[in-house]
Amino acid sequence: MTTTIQPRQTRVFRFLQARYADGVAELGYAFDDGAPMIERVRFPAAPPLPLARRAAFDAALKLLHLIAGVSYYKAGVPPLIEVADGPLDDATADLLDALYLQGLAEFAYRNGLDLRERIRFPRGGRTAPPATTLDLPERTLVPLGGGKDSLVVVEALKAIGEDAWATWVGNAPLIAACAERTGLPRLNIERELAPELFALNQCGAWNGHVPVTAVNSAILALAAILYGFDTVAFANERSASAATLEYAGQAVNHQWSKGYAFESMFADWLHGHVAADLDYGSLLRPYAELAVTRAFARLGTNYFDVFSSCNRNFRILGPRPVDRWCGQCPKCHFVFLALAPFLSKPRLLAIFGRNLLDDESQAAGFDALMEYREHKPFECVGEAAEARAAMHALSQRPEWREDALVARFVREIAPQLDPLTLALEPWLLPAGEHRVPARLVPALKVIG
Ligand SMILES: CC(=O)N[C@H]1[C@@H](OP(=O)(O)OP(=O)(O)OC[C@H]2O[C@@H](n3ccc(=O)[nH]c3=O)[C@H](O)[C@@H]2O)O[C@H](CO)[C@@H](O)[C@@H]1O[C@H](C)C(=O)N[C@@H](C)C(=O)N[C@@H](CCC(=O)O)C(=O)O
Ligand SMILES: Nc1ncnc2c1ncn2[C@@H]1O[C@H](COP(=O)(O)OP(=O)(O)OP(=O)(O)O)[C@@H](O)[C@H]1O
Repeated sequence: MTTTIQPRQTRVFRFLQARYADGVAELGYAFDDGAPMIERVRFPAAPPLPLARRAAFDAALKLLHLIAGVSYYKAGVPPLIEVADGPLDDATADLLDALYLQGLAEFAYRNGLDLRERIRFPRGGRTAPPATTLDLPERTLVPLGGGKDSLVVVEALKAIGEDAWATWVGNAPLIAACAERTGLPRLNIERELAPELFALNQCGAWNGHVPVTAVNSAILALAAILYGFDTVAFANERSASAATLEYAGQAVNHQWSKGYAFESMFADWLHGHVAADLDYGSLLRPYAELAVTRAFARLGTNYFDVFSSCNRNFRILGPRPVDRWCGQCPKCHFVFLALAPFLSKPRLLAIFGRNLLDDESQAAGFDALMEYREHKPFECVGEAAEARAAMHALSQRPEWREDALVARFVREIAPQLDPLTLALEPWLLPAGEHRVPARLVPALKVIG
């Protein structure tokens, strides 16, 4: 394509064709009459597709095409959306409208855009008959993100003897190292963004956060049909459903596609359009972040020297931290704070290589986690009340209470808080709805 296109002045975003052959899915997009941008997803050692699964595969491929388009759509956010295959049935249009609007809410807020009048997928297409059961093999794909959450899921599924495979999208060496450490069979799916997107970024495209968990979910649903798995078990905690902030009457949640609303819509769509026996859900849904860090402290010892939750490790283009934890970002702050009540102090300091809570220069970062003078950061962190409860717990422990930021909490912040809201224990209890399939429910007991 010519790089003379001005992405912010485009009129229409077009979904071109999606194709699959020999283990490679090609997803085509364009602005106006510009040249196609092709994203490629590569499935290693892809088996031939059984005839009985072909319709399911086509439906899952179509959904992946529609969902992965969010990375390209956001570059221009033009007022029109066109789909080459014609209008979508209402359930599909509802899912896509919700995903683009809510999943791009942070992007819109930070760029000062209002997408409510723009995001309208073409609807009114024929509704296909409900998907049937495909007799998919009883086994589970466990997506890994390199961090603690998915490793808790791995260990919980191992404990109940589930036939689980560690899978990940992209080429992050850190995730590959975690996957190897699980001892499970591994499936690494490659994803290659269209290079034109980076060129658009260079010439003034809109840029910002995209609901990447939705993209990974759609890739894994397609993989489940291709390789034969009846379950995809994500590791999205209860806290992910909480909004980062409210703006102009709209909730803005950095983690929207990790939340329960997306999980429910996506899982129902798969049941209705792909296969009645393909289950998608999060095994961590009943748990707050602090319950997950407690579980990781107990179940994750095998991974302490390989895992990292610091998202800077997962950049495609930008620099990555030399030693896994940058120590400066909200994820590093939160994971340090949330693990501290459950690990011995020397162990935690060995993981991070430093004591973030004894460093005055990090005060603003921890304040934001507790929503003290700042709003919660746009990152995958727990609720502010959880962060305050963790800090309060540390302030009660001799080995922590002298550290600079814990002492500052006691001095400056705690006196403004209702002590009744600072208990750690309520955060450790499972609560709320979940969609964990019956076969995996015993794994919940392993987590806590
Ligand atoms: C790793 C990371 O956090 N990347 C975000 C960052 O990207 P950056 O520009 O610093 O570098 P790259 O990651 O190399 O990306 C280069 C550009 O490519 C585009 N892009 C990338 C991946 C993709 O799926 N779609 C894309 O369009 C984009 O234009 C990049 O600039 O900042 C970007 C802008 O704010 C973010 O979009 C990048 O976020 C990645 C998509 C990403 O993988 N982020 C996850 C770590 C993440 O945020 N996970 C959430 C899940 C929330 C959810 O609802 O899904 C979380 O952990 O909370
Ligand atoms: N590259 C990826 N491939 C497949 N799944 C991924 C990838 N990155 C993240 N995920 C999945 O998305 C979900 C949310 O990611 P998240 O970063 O919260 O989890 P995590 O890396 O396991 O833990 P942590 O919160 O410590 O970072 C998890 O189920 C995770 O496994």
